[in-house]
Amino acid sequence: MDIPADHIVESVHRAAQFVSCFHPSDHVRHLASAWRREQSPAARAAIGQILINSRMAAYGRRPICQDTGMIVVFLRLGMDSRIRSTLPIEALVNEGVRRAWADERNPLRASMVADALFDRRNTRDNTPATTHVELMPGPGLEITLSAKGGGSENKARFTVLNPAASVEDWVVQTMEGLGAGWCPPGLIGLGIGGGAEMAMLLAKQALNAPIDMLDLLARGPRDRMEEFRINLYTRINALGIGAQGLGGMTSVLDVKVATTASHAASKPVALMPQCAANRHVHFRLDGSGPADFAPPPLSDWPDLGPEAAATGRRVQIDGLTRAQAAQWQAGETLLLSGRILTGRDAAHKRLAEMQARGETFPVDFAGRLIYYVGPVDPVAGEAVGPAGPTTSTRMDAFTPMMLDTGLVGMIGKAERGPATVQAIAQHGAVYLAATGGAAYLIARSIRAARVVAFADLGMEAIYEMDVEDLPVTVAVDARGTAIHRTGPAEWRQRIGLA
Ligand SMILES: O=C(O)C[C@H](O)C(=O)O
Repeated sequence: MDIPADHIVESVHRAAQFVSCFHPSDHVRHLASAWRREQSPAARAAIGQILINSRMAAYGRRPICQDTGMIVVFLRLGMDSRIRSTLPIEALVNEGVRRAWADERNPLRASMVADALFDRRNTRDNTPATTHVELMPGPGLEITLSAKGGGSENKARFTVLNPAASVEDWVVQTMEGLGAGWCPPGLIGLGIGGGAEMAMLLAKQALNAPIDMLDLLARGPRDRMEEFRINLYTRINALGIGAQGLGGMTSVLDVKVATTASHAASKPVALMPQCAANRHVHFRLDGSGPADFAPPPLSDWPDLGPEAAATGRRVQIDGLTRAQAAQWQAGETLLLSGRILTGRDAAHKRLAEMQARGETFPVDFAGRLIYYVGPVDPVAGEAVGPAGPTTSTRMDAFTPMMLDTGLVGMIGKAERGPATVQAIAQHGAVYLAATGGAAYLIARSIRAARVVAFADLGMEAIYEMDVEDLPVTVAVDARGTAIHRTGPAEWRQRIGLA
């Protein structure tokens, strides 16, 4: 059985487009159950936003998350089949990615930079993908495609334990120190065994397995592996990290595990988090044509009712002063209206280089809020495409420089380091958290967006955005109270007492 090259290219295009808009239904089911059970108001509100966002993305056929991901493709080629192509298989996959990213009906965000070490220049078409090929007996080509967000990929961890050491303990300890940059609630994939590279690969593959923790919990474990997964699920959730690290009952929806043999001297363990934007699809090509993907019915998404709508104190941010922002309390929800600036990794790095050369910044940050975001380009009718927050922790090193400009505050996701929290308090500034994984919903609050500096950085340029009722939580207030510290501590204790 021959498989024409274009079947692969077109299937990758369609699959990448499909996963950008549709959460797998097992993910939605587990998320909805977590929302129903959640008793932490902040975490419940965040899960509610992620669920509403998910439904809106499916309905609007727009990306679930502004980080439309790094494409990872696992191909299993039947040894009775032949791929009719003069190009390497990686080139076919990359061409599919290029087509997906250039699709005008739903443009995606180009997030890949080449090379990673020096130039870090955006490739503008999201290539290259990561392609893994295996051979299997029989005919056909099995493909699993996932779009992996950078924030969760950054939290991949690896160790080689002594053979007698407890994997469970290592995973729980690692999760405790992982922070919220991976956008919980999500999944944890574990790869155990092999050498270093095999363990990592297994962990990533494990994330593509169906989510079935609710079924396991309902019927009880049937074997040692199910018992191991339930123990980990229970112990990780008992840490109280909660949605977005705000403190709550669900940090992981499931723990997926893949194992293989290992050397007698070692027990390699790879831990791979999957963020709230869990995106993957599996399909098979048999030479009869490119794969087709049927959108799931909208009835897959629960109706959360008016309870899930963001409420909070309305705040006008034009002309904002630090004295006004100092009135905001950690944990409070605000609905921001007015003009914000944006900037993320590359823009901050460039600003730091300008400062080192004694140059004036192209934008005045005094009295402003900066939003750490790299949005998706808009389609007709949108001011901006999906535009959720990126991980603020990466901007910590630049924060003293930014606070010295007179900046009032920052908007992003996940915790800030202790030195940054201290710097925020010393300046009487604030840090506000938006919900990671609610990018399309957040974009509905953005009425206009224009690039004001560093246009060559693409999605990493500095924009000015007009926002109306942008929902944020005060994550570090002007006194240095940090909810990413207090929230998990409180919920860990509550869960422990339950
Ligand atoms: O790149 C982004 O927009 C987000 C990133 O995936 C992150 O979670 O920090």
